[in-house]
Amino acid sequence: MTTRTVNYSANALKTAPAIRKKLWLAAIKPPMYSVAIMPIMVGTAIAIAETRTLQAGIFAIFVFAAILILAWENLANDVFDSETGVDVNKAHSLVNLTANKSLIFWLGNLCLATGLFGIGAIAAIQRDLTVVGIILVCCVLGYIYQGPPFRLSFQGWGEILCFFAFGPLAFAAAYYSQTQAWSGTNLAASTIVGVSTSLILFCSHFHQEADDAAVGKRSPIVRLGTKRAAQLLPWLCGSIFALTALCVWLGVFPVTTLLVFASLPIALKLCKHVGTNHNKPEKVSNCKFIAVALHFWSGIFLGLGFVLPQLLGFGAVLPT
Ligand SMILES: C/C(=C\COP(=O)(O)OP(=O)(O)O)CCC[C@H](C)CCC[C@H](C)CCCC(C)C
Ligand SMILES: O=C(O)C1=CC(=O)c2ccccc2C1=O
Repeated sequence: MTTRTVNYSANALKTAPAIRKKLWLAAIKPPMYSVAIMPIMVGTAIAIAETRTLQAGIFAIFVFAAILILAWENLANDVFDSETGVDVNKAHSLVNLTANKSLIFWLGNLCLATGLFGIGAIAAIQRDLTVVGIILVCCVLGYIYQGPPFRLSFQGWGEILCFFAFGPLAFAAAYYSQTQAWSGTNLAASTIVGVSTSLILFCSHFHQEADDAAVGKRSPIVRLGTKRAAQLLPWLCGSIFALTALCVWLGVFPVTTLLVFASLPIALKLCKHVGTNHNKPEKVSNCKFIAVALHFWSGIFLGLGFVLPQLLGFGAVLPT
């Protein structure tokens, strides 16, 4: 690893404990872990709706493993970003907070190894390596997003990689871990959660436009400019609701999945906030958390929409 000299340690040690606590929380990003859990939850909900069985042990191992794999992704992100200069103004980078890149690097690797061990356990229980293969592809996407020599985030590919990792791939793995089969309904649902996850990454780049541009990171916000990116946002948010309505209309989803529309006010809040503040970094910086809320609630309502007919004792669980 090459080291670019970014030394926050002296300042960080002097920082007041309350501020340090806030920085640590921002560095660990607890709300972000819902992005790892959601594909497993919704993919499993669809498997329950279609097969009327739940393999609770496999579900629990998968959730635990997904959290650890996302922890690796985030720890590795702080390590790799410390080498490019893109995190030079990021006080809540774990590398900047600890001033110990090697510790964060190995902690990340430990999370990855433990997470993959969990996925391996699922494969051993099922005597089938399919889930391991799919999750390894997710990890490769996670690596090429940020690691050398690829660093595809610098070319603005992050949102596309994110869509496939947290959408079709993670959903396929979650559904397959429950059923050892594939499902078109699951694939359709994966596109909705894939879009809402990529939306988080898209929103996280608004306030970083200047820093990113300065080090040559051409995120979609740098490429489009904040104004055009803000104008694109309603279309991206709208696709979550349009895809859900289309799948219900086509008979791929049960009508109860229209519950997703209960998250429409969060989408409107996000578009309004970004529309007004897209070029004010200090104001727009919280839009990522509105996007996390949209992802969380639209995902919960989507998953609930699949199992609700069964919970309410309706006849057919999915349209025939
Ligand atoms: C680390 C990620 C974003 C941070 O991006 P950025 O460097 O711009 O942000 P900071 O300024 O905060 O440093 C997320 C990247 C996601 C990646 C494209 C795909 C990750 C795949 C996961 C490893 C897959 C996990 C699947 C799980 C459900 C089993
Ligand atoms: O730190 C971040 O900004 C993100 C971390 C992360 O793990 C993630 C995962 C999926 C979509 C977006 C993001 C982030 O934005």
